[in-house]
Amino acid sequence: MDKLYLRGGRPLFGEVRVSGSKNAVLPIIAACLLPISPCILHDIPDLADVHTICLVLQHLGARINRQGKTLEIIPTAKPNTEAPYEFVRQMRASFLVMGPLLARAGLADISLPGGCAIGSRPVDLHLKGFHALGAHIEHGYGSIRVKTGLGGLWGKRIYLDFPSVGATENIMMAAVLAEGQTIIENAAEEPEIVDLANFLGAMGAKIKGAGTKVVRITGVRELHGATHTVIPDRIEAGTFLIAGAITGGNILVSNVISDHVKPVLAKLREMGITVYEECGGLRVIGPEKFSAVDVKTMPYPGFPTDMQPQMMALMTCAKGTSIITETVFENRFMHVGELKRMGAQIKTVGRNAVIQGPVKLSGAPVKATDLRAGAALVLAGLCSQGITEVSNVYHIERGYEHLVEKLQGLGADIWGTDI
Ligand SMILES: CC(=O)N[C@H]1[C@@H](OP(=O)(O)OP(=O)(O)OC[C@H]2O[C@@H](n3ccc(=O)[nH]c3=O)[C@H](O)[C@@H]2O)O[C@H](CO)[C@@H](O)[C@@H]1O
Ligand SMILES: C=C(OP(=O)(O)O)C(=O)O
Repeated sequence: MDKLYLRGGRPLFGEVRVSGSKNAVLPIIAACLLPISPCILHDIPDLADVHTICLVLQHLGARINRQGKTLEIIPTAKPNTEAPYEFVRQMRASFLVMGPLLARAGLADISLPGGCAIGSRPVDLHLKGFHALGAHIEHGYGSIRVKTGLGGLWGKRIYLDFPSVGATENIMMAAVLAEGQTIIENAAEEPEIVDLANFLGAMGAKIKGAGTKVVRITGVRELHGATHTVIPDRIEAGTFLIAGAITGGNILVSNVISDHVKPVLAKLREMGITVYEECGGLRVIGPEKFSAVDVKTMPYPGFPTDMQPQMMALMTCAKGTSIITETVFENRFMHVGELKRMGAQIKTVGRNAVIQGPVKLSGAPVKATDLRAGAALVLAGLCSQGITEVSNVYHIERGYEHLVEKLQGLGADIWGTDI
């Protein structure tokens, strides 16, 4: 899809089902390089990022069959060990094949992901972990080559300077086949880590403490294939909750684990928005008026950085002054300029954004600068006067399955065009 168009001002009604989680499924697909037999994965969303990670696995030698929302991944005994820039530049999460390749093949040569719109996003913590497990690390021409020494990987105690989601996942996947016990301290606690650990456990891995700050992995000789259903996408769920609230609608968001969206629910309620659990989902009722709130993004269980742009869109319609402090990524305010083009009153100072509301947003041509920035513009468009035109829709397609159809199903006046 090239561009999205929205005619705002319609309250949303009805029910929307949340898809499988993008951020859970990407490491889980990478983990399918580890076992000696095939894996079956259910509730796999139809997303650009999922297609990319599947291409990476196929390039590495795995065979993949897709039937609807189910994937069968058949690993190869001798994987290719190189993931070139052509894949990694499309999606940073391609770097997550490094841990599984290192564990399974003793070698991985992966292009460096480089920075992106939201920050520089280094991979030093991933490499620090692999080094601690005994891997040699060589920096090549735009790529990193990691190799096990004689005797393979050895379990170690690894302290992460920051609870990085990707580093925790990559190190966990390398450690499952290492000799002895690995302890990751200050590990990320995100639900996606728990989902990956559950999948690895189903393959025969021994992991304790996933979802807490200390993860203990006892290496095993080999892993076998497993069947797994991916958790619902908590960021997509949060985005739809805001869509209901910002339009003054009344919608049921189904297939959501309410515990995973707790920090978002807390802020919505603080703003005076009604959200409650109802059989199989969360109902949100958007009041005519709601109040400003302050939000600080933090690693889980704090408020997710991946919901910050969407929350900012909501804050433009809240009465009073809201402040957002972005602590996870150093450059995640690219949507501010675009929201201001729609009439939002926002000032940024360093990692803080001050949002003055309520304003009546008006439709404008705007550009999605990254995935969640794009989602924020769609939300703003849903409550704007006139027509909003969103370009660079490919960012949104990385992480929202059938967004146009889902919003149309709730009564939104939204449509897309192809080039
Ligand atoms: C595919 C996926 O799951 N993506 C999510 C994952 O990204 P990702 O795994 O890349 O995010 P991290 O948790 O690793 O990054 C958090 C912070 O740590 C820094 N850092 C990270 C690794 C490292 O080696 N060195 C370092 O300094 C990053 O630059 C960033 O400032 O978690 C982020 C934080 O919740 C989410 O926004 C992303 O949607
Ligand atoms: C930042 C995100 O994803 P990624 O880490 O894949 O860039 C996101 O999902 O908002």
